[in-house]
Amino acid sequence: GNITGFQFISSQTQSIPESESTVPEIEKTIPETDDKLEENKQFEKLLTRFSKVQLKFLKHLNKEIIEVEKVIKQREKLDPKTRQPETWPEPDDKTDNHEEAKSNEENLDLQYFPHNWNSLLRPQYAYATSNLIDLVRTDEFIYEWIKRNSRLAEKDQKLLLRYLQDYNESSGDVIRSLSSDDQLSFEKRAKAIVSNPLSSFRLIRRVAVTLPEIRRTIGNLLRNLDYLLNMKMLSKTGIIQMPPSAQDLNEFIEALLRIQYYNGYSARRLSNGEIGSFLSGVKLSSEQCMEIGQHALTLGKFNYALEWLRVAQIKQKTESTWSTLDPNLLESSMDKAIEKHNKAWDESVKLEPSQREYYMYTTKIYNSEDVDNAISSSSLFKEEAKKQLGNENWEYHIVYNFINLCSGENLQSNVEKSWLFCWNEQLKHPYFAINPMKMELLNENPPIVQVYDVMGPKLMEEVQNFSINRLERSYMINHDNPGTFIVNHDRTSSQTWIHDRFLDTEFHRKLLNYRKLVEKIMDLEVVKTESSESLQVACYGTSHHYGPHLDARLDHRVTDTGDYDDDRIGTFMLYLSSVEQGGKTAFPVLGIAAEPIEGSGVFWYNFKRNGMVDRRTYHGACPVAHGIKWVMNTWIHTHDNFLRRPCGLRSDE
Ligand SMILES: O=C(O)CCC(=O)C(=O)O
Ligand SMILES: [Fe+2]
Repeated sequence: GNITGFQFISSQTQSIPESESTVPEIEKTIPETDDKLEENKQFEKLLTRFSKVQLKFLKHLNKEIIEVEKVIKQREKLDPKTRQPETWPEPDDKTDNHEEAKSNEENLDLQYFPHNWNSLLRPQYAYATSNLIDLVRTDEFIYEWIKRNSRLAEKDQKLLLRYLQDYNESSGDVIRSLSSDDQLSFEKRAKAIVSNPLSSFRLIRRVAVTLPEIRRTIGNLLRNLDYLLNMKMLSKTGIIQMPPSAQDLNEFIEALLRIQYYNGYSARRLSNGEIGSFLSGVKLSSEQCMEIGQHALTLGKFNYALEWLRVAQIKQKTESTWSTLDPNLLESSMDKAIEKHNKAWDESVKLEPSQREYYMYTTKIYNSEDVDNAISSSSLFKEEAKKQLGNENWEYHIVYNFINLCSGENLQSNVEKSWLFCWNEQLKHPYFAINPMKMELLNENPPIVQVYDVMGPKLMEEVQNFSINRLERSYMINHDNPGTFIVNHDRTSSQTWIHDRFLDTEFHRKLLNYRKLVEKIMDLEVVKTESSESLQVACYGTSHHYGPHLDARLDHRVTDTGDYDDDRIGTFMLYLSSVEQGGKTAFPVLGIAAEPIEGSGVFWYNFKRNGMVDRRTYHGACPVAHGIKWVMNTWIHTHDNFLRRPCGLRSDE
């Protein structure tokens, strides 16, 4: 049987203790935590199907895993002051058992290695930051293994070096930009790599494309690595995780295009490592730019297809000889993109302006140089939308002003700005007399307020650690089919809920105190069970966003049956982290955006005093461009609070 890919398993792996110099029994490495019991059972069942020869081989693989992991561990243990990040320890010849592995390999009946785990679980590399962090761990393993074994490839060594070089130019570069202390911690390395959309793209691409390319030429050598990856993961957790595929890469290309679209980044700057004003050393090659352009074309995003292919052309001219780009392919891709763009342009121009295709240029393109000065159609929509600022009816202008805000504009008029101020809140509650809250008015009517230093760094970290293994893909209420939920591209974050608000653990007690503080700041009932929802924690990795929406569930709080329905009267949204670029909370009707600043919260009412939903509070989360954004929502409900917030003097207030 052929192994065409490897399968591996999600993290939470305890690494094998450094002191363990003998080969451990495979069974011993099975984790014993309760929540893994079911998976362990399955793994044990798998083991009973191996013959003695097979088990011997598996033990050999296990030994090699330990050797490679030792190298990775050594990296972490080096004295930070003397450490040279680019030159990691050279492999020790004596530990190389390749020949032995080869002979054992022949005796192994491959049928027991499940080839296709797809039906079990497909990790969401483009949507789940934790899956991407798992991939960083695997990538480090592959890197060290190739380094140890590269000379075995003889004439095909160059092929293996491609993997190493790609690693060094992307993940390696990110790691070298960290402080020497942070370089030694896997957590810090992984966080920095997955925060960066460019190193994330290259990480997924390396494992999804470069590794299989190598496998096609020198499959025999890599087969051993495939076994190792299988074993390493199988023996540690039992959660089976698929490696990234072309589909994951395409999903991540969509993610890159989303960052570009909402944040207004040009392909040229992005490919040179400029993520907004964050300057990353990670760049994209002409070949990688071409791939992005090709996929953009498949998606019908014609202007992005042309823009990326054009960048690929320009880069190709200056790229050194190791470039693997096929110039003929690039040329034909460009021709195809121009043709498709112009065809769509002809179709589009027949339509009403508001119906027109917006992923194109305002003029036709006749040769690739035209792309340099072309204007995208969406920029016209963006300008049009500004004229409709303040219009609270759901239309295209809400989405385009959302994009305007995400690209860094502030659309408030000078008069509106003149109403804004900051203050130390001392009066709302006696508690604030000794501990005033730092408040900033972001918008006057309706009031949107940002309050600073609401939670300290330690508790924020605890909330993140509590949540990270509980995250699931965010969903939304399906308005077409009440009572059901949907997952789509409008909301790509992950989330979890912290229930049990009165649970008597130190962690839950701290969060109860946090609720009490929110109660004082908002001057609303928050603590009682019916007064507010469980705390919702959401995590946005790079590219993840949440399109403009209202937090209130109902347009009218009086239902068809005449009942007065409960709803979210107010939102208190806490930022549990800061991000380097993107990730603002934008209010497209009001023309403002709040900056994610860790420890600060933003709050507002979702209803007017007359009981109607306040549609001026449309808001959304801009895609994170660089960083990992964490927020915690407290949604405060109407029932316990309607006496707290009396009607105004006018019926439309
Ligand atoms: O994360 C943000 O900036 C906004 C989140 C939000 O609007 C929500 O979760 O309802
Ligand atoms: Fe919201």
